[in-house]
Amino acid sequence: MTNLKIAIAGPRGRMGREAVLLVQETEGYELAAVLDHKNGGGLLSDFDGFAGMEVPVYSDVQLLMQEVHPDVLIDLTTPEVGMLHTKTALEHGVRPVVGTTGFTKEQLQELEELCHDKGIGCIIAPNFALGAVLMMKFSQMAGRYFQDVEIIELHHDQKLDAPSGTAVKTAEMIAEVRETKQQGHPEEKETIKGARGANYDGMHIHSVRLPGLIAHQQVMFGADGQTLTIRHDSYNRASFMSGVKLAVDTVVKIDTLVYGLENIIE
Ligand SMILES: NC(=O)C1=CN([C@@H]2O[C@H](COP(=O)(O)OP(=O)(O)OC[C@H]3O[C@@H](n4cnc5c(N)ncnc54)[C@H](OP(=O)(O)O)[C@@H]3O)[C@@H](O)[C@H]2O)C=CC1
Ligand SMILES: O=C(O)C1=N[C@H](C(=O)O)C[C@H](O)C1
Repeated sequence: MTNLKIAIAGPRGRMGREAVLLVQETEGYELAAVLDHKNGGGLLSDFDGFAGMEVPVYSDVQLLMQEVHPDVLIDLTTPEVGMLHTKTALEHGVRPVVGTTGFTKEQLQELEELCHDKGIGCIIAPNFALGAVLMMKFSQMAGRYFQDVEIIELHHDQKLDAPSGTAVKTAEMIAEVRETKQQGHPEEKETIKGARGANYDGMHIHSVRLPGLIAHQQVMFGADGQTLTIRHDSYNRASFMSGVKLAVDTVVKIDTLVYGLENIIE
């Protein structure tokens, strides 16, 4: 059997480095190229922490797709360029696995249509940690019974997007089953702007950013005389890698866009 040729966008990033290790260590995977906007032309081994990795580095996504034509592109960059990378991959018949967060509903729709036109799969996972996926599913279950919910996501202070992709996905999943309600007192007023967080369909989302944190989320439900708290913690970025592997193994077998690992873990 031939190896699965994989390219990684953002290899020097916090997640990208873990993904490089995953691909290097997985039997049947081959790291065919990496995409690095600052360092096209050399080899991955030129950078700190990648000794012995003689993998070509591209700075141009088009060129990478044309010359390498990998089976899968794993994108772990930023929402601005992640969209361009994902679209370019699909246009070249390359299947994207996207961990990058911050895509809009319209962008997801556009990618879904592109997958349909090309007849190939793409997986966009706001959170690859299987425990986090379960936390979202359990929260959705609870949302059937509790209308009042506050989502508190906590991340390291280098994170660019707020709220996190996980918090947005959690709110979307709860909204699918929860009867819409504007929470809190109808005459509630913020004396400091932002005190009640972001509002999604009447639910509130609070984003905490602190050095020392990695990725954490707590979903709190309240009803008369009781609260229910569902919490997940990622203490390192290796926690995301089994989900990345599941997504890579799955994306080569599907021909549609999948948004969220909860759609493939059953
Ligand atoms: N789905 C999941 O489970 C998870 C998703 N994430 C998401 O993954 C993404 C990356 O996170 P993280 O690794 O922490 O972030 P980092 O900032 O550590 O890494 C991002 C990488 O993208 C690179 N990059 C920036 N701009 C470009 C560009 N124009 N073209 C190509 N590469 C570029 C950066 O390079 P440089 O620094 O040189 O600019 C950097 O190497 C984020 O969107 C984050 O929310 C994170 C953790 C888990
Ligand atoms: O930037 C991060 O670190 C993370 N981003 C993802 C998100 O926005 O939900 C996943 C995880 O929470 C870590």
